Formats: sequence, C-alpha cells, structure tokens
Amino acid sequence: MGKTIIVSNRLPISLDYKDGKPDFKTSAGGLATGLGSIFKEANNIWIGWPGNYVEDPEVRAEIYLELHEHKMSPVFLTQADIEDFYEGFSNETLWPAFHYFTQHIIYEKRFWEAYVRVNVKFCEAILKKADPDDTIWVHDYQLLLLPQMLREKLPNATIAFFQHIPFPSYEIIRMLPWRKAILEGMCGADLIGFHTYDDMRHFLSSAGRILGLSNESGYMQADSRLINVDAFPMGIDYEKFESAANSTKTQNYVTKFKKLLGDQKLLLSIDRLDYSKGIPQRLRAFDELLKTYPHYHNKVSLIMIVVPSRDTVKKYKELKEEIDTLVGRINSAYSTLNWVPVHYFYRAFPFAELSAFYHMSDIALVTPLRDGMNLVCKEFVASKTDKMGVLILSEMAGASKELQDAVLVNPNDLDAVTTAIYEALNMDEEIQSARMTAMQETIKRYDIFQWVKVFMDRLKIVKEKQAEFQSKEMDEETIAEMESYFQKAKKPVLFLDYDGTLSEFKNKPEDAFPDEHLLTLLAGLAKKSRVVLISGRDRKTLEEWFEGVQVDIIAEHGVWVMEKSKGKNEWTAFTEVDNSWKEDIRQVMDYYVQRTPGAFIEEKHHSLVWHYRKVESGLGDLRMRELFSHVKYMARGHNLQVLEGNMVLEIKRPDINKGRAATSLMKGQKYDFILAIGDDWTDEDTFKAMPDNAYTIRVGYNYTKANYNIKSPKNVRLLLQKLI
Ligand SMILES: O=P(O)(O)OC[C@H]1O[C@H](O[C@H]2O[C@H](CO)[C@@H](O)[C@H](O)[C@H]2O)[C@H](O)[C@@H](O)[C@@H]1O
Ligand SMILES: O=c1ccn([C@@H]2O[C@H](COP(=O)(O)OP(=O)(O)O)[C@@H](O)[C@H]2O)c(=O)[nH]1
Ligand SMILES: [Mg+2]
Repeated sequence: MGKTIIVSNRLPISLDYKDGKPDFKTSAGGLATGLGSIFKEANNIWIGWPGNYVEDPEVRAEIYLELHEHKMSPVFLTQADIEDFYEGFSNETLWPAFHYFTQHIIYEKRFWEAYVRVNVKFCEAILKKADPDDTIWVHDYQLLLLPQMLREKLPNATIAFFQHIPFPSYEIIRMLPWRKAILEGMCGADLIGFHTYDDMRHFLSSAGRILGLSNESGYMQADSRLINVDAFPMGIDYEKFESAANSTKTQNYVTKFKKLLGDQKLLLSIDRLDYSKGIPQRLRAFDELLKTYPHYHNKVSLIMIVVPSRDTVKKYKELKEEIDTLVGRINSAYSTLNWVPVHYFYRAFPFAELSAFYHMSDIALVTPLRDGMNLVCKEFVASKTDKMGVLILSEMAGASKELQDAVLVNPNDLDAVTTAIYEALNMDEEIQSARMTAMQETIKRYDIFQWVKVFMDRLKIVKEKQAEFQSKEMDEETIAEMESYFQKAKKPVLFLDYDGTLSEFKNKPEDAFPDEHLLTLLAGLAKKSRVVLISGRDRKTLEEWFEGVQVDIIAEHGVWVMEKSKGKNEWTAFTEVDNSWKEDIRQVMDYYVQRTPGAFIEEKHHSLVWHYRKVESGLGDLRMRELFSHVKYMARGHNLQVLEGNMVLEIKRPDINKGRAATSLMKGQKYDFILAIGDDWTDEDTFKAMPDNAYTIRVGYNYTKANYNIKSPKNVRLLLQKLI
C-alpha cells in the first residue's frame, strides 16, 4: 500500500508575517479536520499553495521546512500565477461559470494558459513526492486538469477528484472554449465526486455529449479504464460544534453578547464575501421585513459576518461596496439610540465566538444564490443543542438536498424570503424542536469523518473493479498461448460477431460494410478453420457482403443459417417463426418515429428494432424509455422480449438467440479449438453457450460472461491476423 497525497489549491493554513518572519496557523476548517485523520497518518502528505506571494528564496526555504514538520508541502505561486490562475481563470472564469453567473465569466486566453501552467506546476510538485502506487486525492475547481496530468505520468496510481463547488448544466459547460480539455482533465481520476446528485448528473451529461462517454449507473468507460462518478455530500465535524456549544468558553461569550445586545430576536448571516452567497438580496429581504412589520423595530437584529475573500477580484470589490451601502442605508433608516438593525462585521471570527453566535441566534439566514454545499447551515444546526431555532435555507445550496426540514426558500424571491423570516420568528417551539432534531440526526450521521470514509471505501471498490477487468484483458501472453493451441488444433471453429467486433460501429448501419482487408483476413482464416459469422443483421446484407468468402453465416441472431462449409449456399431457418405480432408493435414504434426526428425502424425477420443513434443526444434516450414502457405490456401479451441495445430498442422472440444457433452448429462435432468474439448483450448468449474450454472474448470493457476483454475491433483484427 502506498501513501496518500491530498492536493488542494490552498493548504489548510493561513500564512502571516511576524517581525518579517513567516508565521502560519493551521486551519481548523471542515476539510482540514476531516482529512486530518488521513494526512497526518503514516507518511501521508498535503500539497498546496500557502496562500500568499513569497518572493524571497530564503523565506520560501523556511516555509518549506516549517510545513514539512506539519506534513505539508508548498507549491509557490508567482504574482502572475496569482493574477491569472487564481484570480483569473479560477475565480473570474470557472467560479462564475460553475455558479451560473454567466454574465461575470471572463474569457481570456492568458488566464487559460496560466491555468494549464499552474496545473503542471502542481503536477510536478506531486511527482517529486509520489510513488507509482500512491493514492492521490485532488480537490476542487482550481485543479481540474491535474488528474489527467498525473495519470499520464503515473498510469497505475489511484487518483481521486472531489469538486466542492457546483457542476453546472451542459448548457453552461459548452460555453467554455476549453470545455473538452477540462472534462478530459477530470477523467484522469478513478473516482470523481460531487456534493449532490444534480452536480453528478450534469457532469455525466457533459462527459457524454462532449467526450462521447456513456455511463451506466455512474460508471464510465474511458479507454480501458473504468471511472466512477458519484455524489458524496460533505459533512462537518458535528461533535466539535456540539460540544463547543455547551462549553464554558462559548457560554461566557453568549452571556456577554446577550447582555450587549439586550432582549432581541437574532438573525444570523455568515459567509465569505462572494456574489454567489446572495448577501445584498438577503439585506433587501431584511429591509422589507422592517418596512412591512414595524412592530419588529427594536426587537429583531441581524448579525452579519462577511469574511474577506478574493477582494482583489473586481466583482468582489464591487460587491463589498454594495453591501456597505445597503447596510448603511438600513441602519441609517431604522437605528435608534439603543437598537442597531444590522450588526455588520467584515472580518473572520475565532472559533469560540463563532460558536457563540451560532448557539445564541434564533434564526440562521442562509440564502446563497448558488452554493456547492454550504457548511455554515450545518454548523448552525449542530450548535443548537437546545433544539430551539430555525434554519432558513436556500434551495440553491447543495445542503438543501439533505436538509428538507429547513424552511426552504428561493433566494431570488424577495417576498418569499421576507415571509420565511416572518414565519420563522413566529414558529411554534414544538415544531422548531422537531425540525431541528430531524436535521441534527442527518448531519450527525453523515459527518465529515463518515464522508471521508465513504469516499475512500468507494475508491477502493473502483480500483477492485478495475483490477477485475485488467485481469481479463487479452495480454500478449494469452494471445501467444491461444495462437499455439490454434496452430496445433485439428478441428477449430471461430464464432465471430460482426458489428462492433470485426467492424467499428458507424452512424449509418450500411456504412459498416467489410473492407478488402477484412475479407482477405476472413478468407485466410477460413482456410485453417471453420469460421462462423454470427450476427444480428438481416440475411440479405450478410449474403451480399460475404459473397465469395467461404464462411458460414448465422443471421438475425439465429433465425437463419447458411452453411457454406457444407456446400450449402442458401438460407435455412432454424425454427418456424410466427410473426403475427409485428403489426401491433410496429404501429407503436412508428408513432415514436413520427415524434422523434432521426429515429427509424429496422425490420428483421424475427424482430423489430427502433434505432435512435441519429436522434438529438438525450432526447433519443428519453423517447426510448417512453417506448420501452409503452410496449412492455404488449410484448408480454405476445410473449416477446424487449431488449435495450447500443442506441436501439429491439423486440424479438425470446427463443431465438445467438447462443442457441451456435450450439446447434456445434452439435455432433468434436472441435478441439473454439473461439467466440462479440461486443454486446446479444453475444453474451453465445458466450454462455460455449463449453468451458472455449476462448470467449468481449470487445470493450463491459461486464461479461466471456473469459476475456479486448479493447476494440482494431485489436480483434490484429489478434485474428496472428492466427494466420
Ligand atoms: O481559497 P479561497 O479562494 O479563499 O476560497 C475559499 C474556498 O471556497 C470554496 O468553498 C467551497 O467548499 C465548501 C466545502 O466543500 C462548500 O461548502 C462551499 O459551498 C464551496 O463554495 C472553494 O470550493 C474552495 O476551494 C476555496 O478554498
Ligand atoms: O469568521 C468565520 C466565519 C466562517 N468561518 C467558516 O467558513 C466556512 C464557510 O464554509 P461554507 O461551506 O459555508 O462556504 P465557502 O466559504 O466554502 O463557500 C465554515 O466552515 C465556517 O465555519 C470561519 O472559519 N470563520
Ligand atoms: Mg456486435
């Protein structure tokens, strides 16, 4: 087992200078606490930027040594890196894009170049520390290219990625000129985690549309590597907030603060300075409350903590001014000598004071316009040890997916937020307690330690699944062994599927005709072995395509057979087929063709196939599902099978399949070498029908009954070439 390397843009520290000497404090932030259990163990390590520009090489060396003591390793950024990578591409391109502030996105080539450059810088720093079998866990949007950069250098490393901010809809991703490189960068990871199911499905849809990667329940196949994408909603150190709330230190602050504030209902607002947090909107709602319900004057105050953040970025500077103005306007309009409506702080608070604010506030107003998760709301709930209090939470925060017992609001609906505050101020104590209890149970169970554990466990499972596939890969050794058995064999037989096996999948089925090379290859094989093409295609096409080649053909999944090896050049049917069902089903399928541009029906002797490979991506899937549920019961009535294939829905008789056909061709024969190759679910029937000593190979890396996997039709041809 190798070590674990945690990587994030910012190290979990804050760097300061005391008498010109670097002085840093380790952060007690959520992520740092959760990962503390990992990065402080054994020879694990955390790599990242210390958060300041450090010019002097001597100071850099000092910082390096200091951090080393704490199992951290710095990546130093130049001024240009900070401006173009951190402030620029990270916070003026990706941040607004991923939070749906498209009007704020800056498209700047220089920023992108810096982003690539700094991701390389991180990669190099990691490579200095990493061994090939290490686990590297990369965090967040500043480092989206890093997983793939690492993968190229350390192909067998375990690489995981977690994104802390939202992943937006494909409609946003497609706006970015660098969308493809970004997605490819992320796909270097074995496991890609997001806070919510929505983030995850947005990512999968972008990966599907931009990279052409399809997925099954969050598993994607990129080249020969299996990647898992899933939702892991991040939690907090619940215990820490709960016990702090009851501590003497917090209680002393509570007493002190309450005395200063007098008998007030307290609303609490805590965020970093960020336009995604909806701070001005929140102030307007509070203003509205005071305007609409004057009886709350002197009785309700808002404690607003804004933690300085990214204030060198233009939009953040403007936001600060907007907040200053709004607070000034509200306070100047309503303040009395003994009451200030908004207590506004533009700074960070030490933990014990924060804990006191959480514990003593009646209402937390957490109304971001967009937020990946939002930990503040969870910390508030954990601190309410008396179970009194109300959480008003934006539907746009990742946390809202878990906290259904909060008062959920649309932060853009000013009246709704104002009403929510009014309701919260008047909420029955029993209801408060019931809702708070329910939320506490959830947050307590899925705390930060559980989050880390679940993520790491999943990473292990993904690696195990990958190993399963790898052990089935047709390697050089197996190919050589197979070749030697084939050469020695007196009576060999090969069952070869056509589409996706001998020929690449094409947009138009008719374009996948055999080229000269393939025809020569098959003719060569036929001289040494019985060769059976076993395909789902109609018999007419197959007959034309392979005219003159001495191969046997099974067509339409086993309805027809042409045994040229026995000198029979015409088709015989395996079974009598009753096709009276087709009319009913065709009518329904046709209805879905009318409604879906690009869809078409293929009629085979024993089946009807609805194709959607040319339909708008996404819509095809949707219609196929509709069609599926539409014909499900009809199919049962006719005793038919409905099968989902690659861009097709096929309805067929269940008693006809490739496996049965293959078995019947082998009947009474004593083959001493059997090879079956295929690429989809219809070929699984063939694999199942093969005797134990057969070589069975599935093209692509899907789950299979076959003994081996092989990458692509190209590799199949190379393999067959070796046999002759
Ligand atoms: O490093 P900064 O530019 O100073 O910004 C601070 C961090 O902000 C973001 O936090 C996010 O992560 C939280 C935990 O997962 C989540 O609750 C929140 O919704 C996010 O906004 C950012 O993701 C970090 O990378 C920054 O370091
Ligand atoms: O004075 C303060 C105010 C807030 N926080 C912390 O800042 C974090 C904010 O995280 P959140 O996920 O809510 O938003 P982000 O800033 O990551 O977007 C929370 O853990 C707070 O406890 C802090 O350390 N000091
Ligand atoms: Mg096929």
